[in-house]
Amino acid sequence: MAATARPRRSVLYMPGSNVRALEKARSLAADGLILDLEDAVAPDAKVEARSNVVAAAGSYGQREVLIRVNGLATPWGQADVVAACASQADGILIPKVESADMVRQVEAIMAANNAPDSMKIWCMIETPLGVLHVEDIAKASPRLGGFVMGTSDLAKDMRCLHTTLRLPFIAAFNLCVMAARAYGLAILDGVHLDLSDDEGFVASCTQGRELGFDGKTLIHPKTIAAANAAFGPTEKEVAWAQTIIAAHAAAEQDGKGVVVVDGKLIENLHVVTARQLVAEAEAIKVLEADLATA
Ligand SMILES: CC(C)(COP(=O)(O)OP(=O)(O)OC[C@H]1O[C@@H](n2cnc3c(N)ncnc32)[C@H](O)[C@@H]1OP(=O)(O)O)[C@@H](O)C(=O)NCCC(=O)NCCSC(=O)C[C@H](O)C(=O)O
Ligand SMILES: [Mg+2]
Repeated sequence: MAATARPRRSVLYMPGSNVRALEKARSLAADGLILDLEDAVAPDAKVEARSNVVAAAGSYGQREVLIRVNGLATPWGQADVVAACASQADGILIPKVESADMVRQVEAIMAANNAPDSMKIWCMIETPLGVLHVEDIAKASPRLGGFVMGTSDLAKDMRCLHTTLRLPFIAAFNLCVMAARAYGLAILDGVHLDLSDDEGFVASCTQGRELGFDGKTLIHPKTIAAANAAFGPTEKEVAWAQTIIAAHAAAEQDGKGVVVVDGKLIENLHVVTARQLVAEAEAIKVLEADLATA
């Protein structure tokens, strides 16, 4: 599956200490999973959680699996990265990244521990310094795979409020999406903490898609379907994409670079977006078929 078309509509966190959640995730329709060793795991459970996630990481079929390690400055971070290198995870997610150097330290540990070339580094952007340095972070390593917004930590450090429209985060969201797109990285929106607020959850997904995120990070399985619906292309969007791809190809055959379809001007740039959308829809079908056979 091409990295660019990899579905990331819904990416579910689960504590590495929760064996039932790690098992349950095998049957859940999330596009990706974050097996957490950091904030969701109590200090006394960190070592056991590490062996749980390393054992589980290869058991989720084609879904993308990230292991969120503890920071390197903690007593567990270094050993988490070393253990993750030997797992079948697709990537290592570093919390609270604030500089390119923090990425390079993890990159060096991965190289020293023979992590496969395909194993990516993902960064949580969740502090003011992380946001301010996001472009440096984006180009820190060829192993970079993407960013995850950590809006809970960011709100704490910014001393801002979690509001319905999320206006306090908009500048950070825009900067991080720009950096991700400029350097060909994926980017996921932060979590919605109020599990009783279905309407607010859907609104934040709609906003996240409008802002350019690939998908949303989640804390509970009951939110997976709504995230998949909000971030996935609709049948109508796929049909429109196929129509304009065909119409533009026909126009090119006639030596034209533009065409009008249903009153709308279609140029090559629209075809590029349409092709991405069709590729994503196809990748979703492949992933859903894989889940159905799990
Ligand atoms: C929030 C929870 C603690 C709730 O757990 P629970 O009380 O067990 O929920 P339910 O009884 O409603 O669960 C129903 C079934 O679903 C399974 N389940 C629940 N949550 C998950 C999950 N995350 N992954 C997989 N499976 C899950 C239960 O086992 C039940 O199944 P069954 O046994 O068949 O009945 C819990 O949802 C939870 O722990 N969520 C994840 C919390 C977490 O990981 N937090 C850290 C990441 S968020 C973060 O750090 C943000 C970021 O860093 C920032 O700064 O913004
Ligand atoms: Mg956090």
